[in-house]
Amino acid sequence: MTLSSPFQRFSRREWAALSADTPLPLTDEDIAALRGLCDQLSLTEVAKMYLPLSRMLKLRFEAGHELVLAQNAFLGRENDRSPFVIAISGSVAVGKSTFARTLQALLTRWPSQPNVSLITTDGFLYPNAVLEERSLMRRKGFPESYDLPRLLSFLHAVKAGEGEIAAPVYSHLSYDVIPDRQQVIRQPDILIFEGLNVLQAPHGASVIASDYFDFSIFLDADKEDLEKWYVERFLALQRTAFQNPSSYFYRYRTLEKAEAVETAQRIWREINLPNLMENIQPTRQRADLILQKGSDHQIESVSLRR
Ligand SMILES: Nc1ncnc2c1ncn2[C@@H]1O[C@H](COP(=O)(O)OP(=O)(O)O)[C@@H](O)[C@H]1O
Ligand SMILES: CC(C)(COP(=O)(O)O)[C@@H](O)C(=O)NCCC(=O)O
Repeated sequence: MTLSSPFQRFSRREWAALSADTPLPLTDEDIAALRGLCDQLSLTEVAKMYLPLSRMLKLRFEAGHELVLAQNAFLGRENDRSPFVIAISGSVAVGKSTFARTLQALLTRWPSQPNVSLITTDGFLYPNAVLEERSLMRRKGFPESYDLPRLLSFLHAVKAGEGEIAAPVYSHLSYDVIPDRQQVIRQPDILIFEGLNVLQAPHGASVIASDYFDFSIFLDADKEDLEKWYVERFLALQRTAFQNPSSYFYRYRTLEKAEAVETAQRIWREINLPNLMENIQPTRQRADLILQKGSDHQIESVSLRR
């Protein structure tokens, strides 16, 4: 028996048509501020592909709010505040950070001007000292490299509507969790929770991260493109961040281009690609929305859970 897909698929053109006449709330300066390294995220792409998503999320956010109000009225309960949680997943270098920052900027510009916080799961990696002790330094990003109980208790506190919640912070410069640094969120209307592991469900777990999500998005792209973007980002970082003596990769700053490409490809093939194949790609079907990117980073198709 063949099962029919739980997703409905939209071509780029079909999805773009959903932006209708919504005015673009971002200026060129806003977009420029959002760009990551060597990023060509254009206003056209935002208007065509990100705006319909923002509109749809607004519908879901508002309908979810109405539902909670109706249920509370039925139960005779106070209106508790609980953020609407949007999860973003996908491979290393697929563009999660860029996407999450753009989405945050768009949602913040809804007429109701919601308070939108963004948390990345790399803060929940174990510090390098712990990873070294457990021989996990070459398994960074794999499930066992994250403090999952801490991540789940963060999400639990968010959904329980706690007033102030602290999340640990990771530095790509030091390649480590920053000791004594925290990002505090204070009852946002919306939380964007971004990381390669957010849709993972460890075998036998009684609670998983997605129990706390209102909507989840998986960014997808071909493996060849991902490797290319990873290497390009590595080369861009070599010219910038790696030049900083406090960079973990300072020793790579003087590599010739060919050596730098080889180094990046080795890290990709030994760590990030196996993690993608074993632990990230299998979670794709759990998302509510899958965005398929082409080699130019443009969203080529959109699959929405029915
Ligand atoms: N929409 C986009 N258009 C062009 N380049 C992009 C886009 N999204 C990401 N990139 C680039 O691809 C690389 C990976 O993106 P990043 O957001 O850092 O990925 P991740 O957070 O998934 O590791 C970066 O060099 C970034 O500038
Ligand atoms: C910290 C990460 C696991 C997180 O990846 P992200 O979700 O930020 O793309 C990743 O950036 C990483 O460090 N991977 C290990 C191999 C490497 O240095 O690329």
